[in-house]
Amino acid sequence: MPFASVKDMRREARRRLPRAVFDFFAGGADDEVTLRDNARAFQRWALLPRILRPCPSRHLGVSLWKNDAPLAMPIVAAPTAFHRLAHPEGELGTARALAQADALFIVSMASTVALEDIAAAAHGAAKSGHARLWFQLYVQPDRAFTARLIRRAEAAGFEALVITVDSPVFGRRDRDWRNGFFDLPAGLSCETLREPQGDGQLGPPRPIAFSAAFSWSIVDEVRKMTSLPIVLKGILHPADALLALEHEVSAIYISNHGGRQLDGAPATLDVLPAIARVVAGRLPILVDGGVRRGTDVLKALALGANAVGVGRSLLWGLATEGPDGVARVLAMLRDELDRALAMCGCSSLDEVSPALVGPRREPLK
Ligand SMILES: Cc1cc2nc3c(=O)[nH]c(=O)nc-3n(C[C@H](O)[C@H](O)[C@H](O)COP(=O)(O)O)c2cc1C
Ligand SMILES: CC(C)CC(=O)C(=O)O
Repeated sequence: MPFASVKDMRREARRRLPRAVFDFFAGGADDEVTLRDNARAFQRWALLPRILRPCPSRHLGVSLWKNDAPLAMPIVAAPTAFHRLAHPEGELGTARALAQADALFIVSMASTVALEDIAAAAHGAAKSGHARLWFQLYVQPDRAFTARLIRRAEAAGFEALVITVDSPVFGRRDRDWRNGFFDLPAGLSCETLREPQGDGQLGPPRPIAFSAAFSWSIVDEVRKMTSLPIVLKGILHPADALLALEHEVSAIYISNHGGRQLDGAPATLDVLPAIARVVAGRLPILVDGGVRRGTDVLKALALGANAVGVGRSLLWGLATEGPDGVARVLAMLRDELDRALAMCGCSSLDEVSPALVGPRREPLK
């Protein structure tokens, strides 16, 4: 059956993946209220198209920072763990597909392929020879280990660090409890978390530690470890966006971890306008959660995002067709965004503004 949409890819991924793996990818915390609300929030907004505005071709490129090479499109791969659960090529396949599309890959620290191998695959596949890669980090209580990870990411050509700050403890996911899914199956592990031992051989992967003891000082600490731009992922409150500004981060990443951490947290699209208001263009804003269509991307851009992260949608592509599936999902979303821009009379993302959206009275069923 041909795939018309991300929804079709999800259906096929569900058919192919073992139940526990599908549930790990698809699931959220507790009652999954936030998980569902992320996607529903897009239906609470309507697009308000403008007519007869010439836009024979649309420019989807976006620059997040001054003097930074633009991204080919405002759709980026949110960091997601364990790609080899979805497909044997794992993050290598994802990296190649994203690099070929000139799309940014935010690589999870919990990757099932080592970050150096991911970077090599991405740079080898990029048409320019230089892929766009950021590294997602859970700061570890062992700061020396954290610093070594950052140095490896720098050496491999990653261009920014994304510190995930929504996980002082790990969210409790009912589906994983029911399925008894608490660890990677034999043969797979978090390869980035291995380090050379005294004998030069790689040691076992270090477990990821979460810490509820962290404060804003970790941002300042990490800054001393690197000259890479720092992006804070997991911001939901305008007051925290202002604190992020004070701590001189380079971008704000609005996320509730795809509904996998605090159930009952708001849908990301619902907090975006208030955060965009206080940030007032001083920093780029990324947002993720529930993006399944190019029109979702357009709504997020209209409400103040500069780029939009996509998590599960790409995993469904990877599970269904490997790297080709990742490429297919990206192409679908890109094409849908391009069409939506044309139908709204916009020839570039600069023309996308809050005037393009209005509230819808009833969420669609
Ligand atoms: C299977 C899975 C694994 C994830 N792993 C990570 C991770 O390692 N680090 C992180 O910061 N976020 C992680 N996330 C959260 C994503 O970065 C992102 O916030 C979320 O997937 C966005 O929602 P969406 O899946 O609806 O697009 C994960 C999400 C999923 C679904
Ligand atoms: C391995 C986990 C740390 C990955 C994660 O962030 C998640 O499952 O949401």
